[in-house]
Amino acid sequence: MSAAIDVRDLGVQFRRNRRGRRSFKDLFADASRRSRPGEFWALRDVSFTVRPGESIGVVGRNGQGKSTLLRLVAGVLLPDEGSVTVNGGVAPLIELTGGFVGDLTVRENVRLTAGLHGMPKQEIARRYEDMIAFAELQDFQETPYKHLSNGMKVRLAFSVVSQLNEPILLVDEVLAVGDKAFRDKCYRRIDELLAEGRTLFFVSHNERDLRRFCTRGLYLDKGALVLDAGIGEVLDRYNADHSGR
Ligand SMILES: Nc1ncnc2c1ncn2[C@@H]1O[C@H](COP(=O)(O)OP(=O)(O)OP(=O)(O)O)[C@@H](O)[C@H]1O
Repeated sequence: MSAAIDVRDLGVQFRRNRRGRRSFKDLFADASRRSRPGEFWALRDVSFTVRPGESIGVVGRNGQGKSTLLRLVAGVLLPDEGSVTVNGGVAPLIELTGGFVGDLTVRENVRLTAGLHGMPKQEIARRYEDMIAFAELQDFQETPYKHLSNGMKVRLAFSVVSQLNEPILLVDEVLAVGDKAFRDKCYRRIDELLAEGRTLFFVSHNERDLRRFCTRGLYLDKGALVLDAGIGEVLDRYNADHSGR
């Protein structure tokens, strides 16, 4: 069976002190001239393969490249070095506002997002009520997305993204925002998706969540993949490295 995700010698460079990533002129300069003061590798020499149905927890301190890795897998960021190959569509739950349009209503956003992920119109119509009910936004269907609270935005995003028929699900910290009752509902939904054989890529600082959902861990430190092993071993190593800090 081919890999769900194959990451080879991946490198991403950012500039610490500028807004944009890189000027137009830079794109045409050769690699040796591109490096400038303030540039750093947010990820470098990262390689791993994920099999379909695996659930991977990405572990690391703040700013070590976890979200950047998910953005690369989602295809919203391109690598400067190496490659990311993803077989099958990705349902990304990675940025609170990702994919949703502030001025459109909840109803319009559900249709737009599901449509962009290739869900046929009839299926969207059939599933719409369930998505709204799961998000508990029955009274907000005509509300512009930008007027939802942060918790409501997360509920909508989780509800829609977890209903997409994509084989790979990316989840980045969003569960931390919802209230407890909603989080429990999300956990049950993730269990269902895993039981269906979806591939999960999960970033969290919550050890219990990581142990609950993930079988394998990727430990990132300073943009390098320092350990790729069972989730228990990865968390033990992470805790040992950072205890007392
Ligand atoms: N678009 C960008 N431009 C410049 N620097 C960036 C950009 N995105 C991320 N970075 C930097 O890259 C590094 C890795 O960020 P990333 O968000 O991947 O970390 P993280 O491990 O997800 O952290 P956290 O646990 O705090 O969410 C950080 O130093 C961050 O400041």
